[in-house]
Order: sequence, then structure tokens, then C-alpha cells
Amino acid sequence: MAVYTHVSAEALAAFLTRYDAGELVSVKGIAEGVENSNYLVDTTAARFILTLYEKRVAAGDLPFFMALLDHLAARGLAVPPAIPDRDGGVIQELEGRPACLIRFLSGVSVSHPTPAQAHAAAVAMGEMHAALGDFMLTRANSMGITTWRPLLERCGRDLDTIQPGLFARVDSALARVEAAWPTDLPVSAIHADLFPDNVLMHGDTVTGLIDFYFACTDVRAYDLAVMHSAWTFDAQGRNPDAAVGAALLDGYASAFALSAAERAALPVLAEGACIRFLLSRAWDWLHTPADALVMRKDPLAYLNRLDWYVDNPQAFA
Ligand SMILES: Nc1ncnc2c1ncn2[C@@H]1O[C@H](COP(=O)(O)OP(=O)(O)OP(=O)(O)O)[C@@H](O)[C@H]1O
Ligand SMILES: N[C@@H](CCO)C(=O)O
Repeated sequence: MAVYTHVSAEALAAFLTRYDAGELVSVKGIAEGVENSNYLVDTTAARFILTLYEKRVAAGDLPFFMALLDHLAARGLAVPPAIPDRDGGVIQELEGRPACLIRFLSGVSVSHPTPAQAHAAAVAMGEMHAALGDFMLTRANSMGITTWRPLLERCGRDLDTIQPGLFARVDSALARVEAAWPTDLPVSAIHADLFPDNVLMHGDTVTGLIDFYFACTDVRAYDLAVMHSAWTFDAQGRNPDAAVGAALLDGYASAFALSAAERAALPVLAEGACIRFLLSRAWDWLHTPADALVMRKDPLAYLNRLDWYVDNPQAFA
């Protein structure tokens, strides 16, 4: 579940009076997601998503995320911008949390993407990168490569309670990735978390890219590497689907040029992506009670992916 902050019907009805968005008809907490509290809100005018930002989203970053969504929506991309209130404000406070009323997009996220769906989602990423060529705001990646070693140290030997020897394995994999990390590739605003659950689809058509709350300025091809790591494997991080992997690369390259240097860097970028998600999941694993309502994601599914990328450097050839 992801409803950390309860919103009373009275508070929501009062909140809606700021907008030309009709009157409250119904509100339902959304179970999916782990970061923020999300509600599905129906009014006499339309359907909306109400998001209350919880601990991992810094209020100071919201203007960057909202400007990014506005920029992409203005270019015709299927992303959900926040709705302005009558004074033009998009970031509000509700129940003591920063909150936004967001355009609802239809579609469902797929659990087992087909090559056609992977192709369509990668085209959408390529179009997003094309549209971001002239987006001027920047935000440092709060989960970028410089944060991985400090996070590894904070997890410390507790990692070995997840799997014996895990600390040493991540330590040496990270040393390799740090030494090989590219420093001369194009940098841009990126999504940085475009997992299947952040892409809404109708059949093989993308209807929405959502959850931009890790968006940041970083190596552009890293976005594609994150996507490859998230879309190509099963939930345990095994059985990579070569057809899905190829569809991701073909789809992206059909919408936005991927240079030879970017393609050559994809193996190390993908290893880095594995370390990023392994560490963030491991931290949550170690610090979320097993009986908490929020489902913990398996860090070892990213160790399996890391092993695969190390053993298969030709994956992106
Ligand atoms: N604009 C939108 N239109 C339709 N549904 C949405 C929209 N935004 C969010 N949702 C729904 O709410 C769910 C949770 O949203 P989101 O992924 O942004 O949450 P989160 O808490 O940031 O989760 P996580 O970071 O774990 O993916 C999505 O899976 C989707 O079902
Ligand atoms: N998409 C991430 C959660 C957000 O960091 C994961 O599956 O671990």
C-alpha cells in the first residue's frame, strides 16, 4: 500500500475549492507505489490523482519535477502535469504534507512486457530525451554514482545478513564501476526510474510515463541502462529476454540517436544501475520491518542482474 498520510474528506473538499476542478464525488487510496501517498479523486468535473509527498521527496525538488512535467506535456508527451489552482500555484500543502493535484492518465502498467511493449516504451524514452534537449533546469542525481559508496558504507556489514558475503561483492563491483564510469558522455535531464510500473499502456501503446520523482540531470544513456535492467529480466532478476532487450535498443534508437560511445558504455552503466537499485532496496530491506504494510523489494534480484551484465558484456553490441 502507499497511503501514509490520511486525507479526510472534509480537508480534500476544502482543498478542491482552490481549483476549477469540480466538487468531490469520491476518493480512494491507491495501493501501488511505495514512495508517496496517492489517491484517486473523482469530482463532478473529472478524475485526478492526488499525491502527498512523503519523506523521500524533498519539497525543494518539487519545482524541478513540475517544470519538467510541464515541459514534456507542452511537447505533446503523455506525462501527467500538475493542475494549477486559480492563482496558478501547483504545489500546495494538505494534511501537513506538500501535495499536488495531478492529471489522471488511463492505462495499466504491464508486469511481463512483450517485445512490442518494450519497443513502444523505449520509443517514448527516446522522444522524452529529444524533448529535453532544451530543458534548462538541473537537479543533481540524489541516487547517482557519487552516492553509492556512502550508501554502501551506511548499509555496512548488515548487508551480509541479506546474503553472506554481500558487502564484499558489492564493494568490489562498485570499485570496478567507479573506475570505468564514463565522464565524457552527453548529460541531460533523465527519468532515472523508468521501470514497467512507471509506464502506463493500452495494449502496445504507451498512454503515460509517470513517477518522475527521481528525475535528475545525469548521463543520458544511463536512463536507457536503467530501463534495460528493469524491463529485460523476470522479478528474480533471472531469465533475460533477449527479444525484449533488443526491442528496447531498437525502439530507443528509432526515436533518438544513440552514439557509438553511448552504446559502448551501456554495460558499465547497466552494472551501475544494478548497484543503485541493489543498494536502495537493501537499505529499505534492512530498515523496513518485515510486517510493515509496504512491500519490500528484493535486493538480490539486482545482484542477479549485476552478475548477468558482468558475464555478458556483449549484451548491447
Ligand atoms: N497521473 C496518473 N494517472 C493515472 N494513474 C496514476 C498517475 N500517477 C500515479 N498513478 C497510479 O498510482 C500508482 C503509484 O504512483 P507512483 O508510481 O507515482 O507512486 P510512488 O509512490 O512514487 O511509487 P514508486 O516510486 O514505488 O513507483 C501508479 O502505479 C499508478 O497506478
Ligand atoms: N523502481 C525502484 C524503486 C524506486 O527507487 C525499484 O524497483 O527498486
